[in-house]
Amino acid sequence: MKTIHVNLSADSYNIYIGKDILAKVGEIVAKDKEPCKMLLITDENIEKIYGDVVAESFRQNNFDVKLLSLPPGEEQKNIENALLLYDNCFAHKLDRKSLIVALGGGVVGDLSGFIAATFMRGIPYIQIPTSLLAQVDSSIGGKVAVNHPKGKNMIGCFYQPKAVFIDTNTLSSLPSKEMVAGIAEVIKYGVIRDAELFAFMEKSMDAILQLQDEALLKIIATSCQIKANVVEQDEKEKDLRAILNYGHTIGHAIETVTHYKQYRHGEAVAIGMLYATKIAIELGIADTSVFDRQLSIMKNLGLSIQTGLKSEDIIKALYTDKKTVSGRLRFVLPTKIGEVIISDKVNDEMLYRVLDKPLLAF
Ligand SMILES: O=C(O)C(=O)C[C@@H](O)[C@H](O)[C@H](O)COP(=O)(O)O
Repeated sequence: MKTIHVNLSADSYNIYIGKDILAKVGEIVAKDKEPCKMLLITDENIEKIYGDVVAESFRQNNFDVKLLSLPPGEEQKNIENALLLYDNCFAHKLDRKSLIVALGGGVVGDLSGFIAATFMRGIPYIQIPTSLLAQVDSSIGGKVAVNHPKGKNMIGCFYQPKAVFIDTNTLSSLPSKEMVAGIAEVIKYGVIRDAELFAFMEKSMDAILQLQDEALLKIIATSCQIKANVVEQDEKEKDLRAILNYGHTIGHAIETVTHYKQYRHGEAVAIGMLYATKIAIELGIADTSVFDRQLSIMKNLGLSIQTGLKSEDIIKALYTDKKTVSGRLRFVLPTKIGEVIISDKVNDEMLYRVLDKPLLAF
């Protein structure tokens, strides 16, 4: 098992990555935590496959587990489900020493973390991400939230988990479209910080899609390490952390305009990365190879890269982005593979120019 430490003073924690971890989680947690009441939150699909093994692993270590599952899907990450989960915290008599465990993808992780952050002003929680996207991104760094009809993740806070357990075996039950959506976030890490990771993706995609152990460990551990480094330097997104939002400015707008129903998060981010690169090319800070290399991986993955959405609707939604300051949009733009800048030089006229053209027509 590989361990990556996220160093955040009193809020530090470990990310454990390996195979066959799920059945051992209870035992590992019990080394540092007295048995207590615990709410295990998952979704209906994940419950069927991994609910029992995880619940049992905690029960065998004397945790008093209540398991609760929600329907799957991004549209479930809402305030109504947060209220339902609070009701369950009361019903199971959780107190400040109790534990919330999130078992599932990004929706379960973000929502459960939000409940943990706010119930009784904060109780401990653990992330057990089962999708690639949650393993490389959303389970780490403590961004917890629910969506609002006006914008993605608009109601939330920063609240770090006590530990993250990544069992790469769970990827074998992940639908291929979810796997591909998760790979989009790994492409993101390559573009923002690691040209070598990006080159590895270009040459090893077959091994990744075949879930070969070495390739999976490489992309997951490298992504987690990059994220840990960035979060350690800027936990609350005062500046540097915004680079993790590459592709998300337009990605989130696409998700908002389509009411979180049409695109997986990673699919929207992939489109957002290509548009951000087009903007960088318009501004003269990147050359076309930066676009072509990303496009080539995305085509290889079968990612759909056209939206058919109105530029006007996307641009309107962009203004609720959390990086916007005093009404000025801030975009994360690549200068080359492995390096990005944050720019406030992108205006509506340029956005129309870029968004009005289908991505493949460039
Ligand atoms: O951890 C971060 O910081 C990120 O921006 C990572 C993103 O990939 C992730 O989707 C995040 O939840 C988006 O954050 P938001 O603040 O733009 O809602």
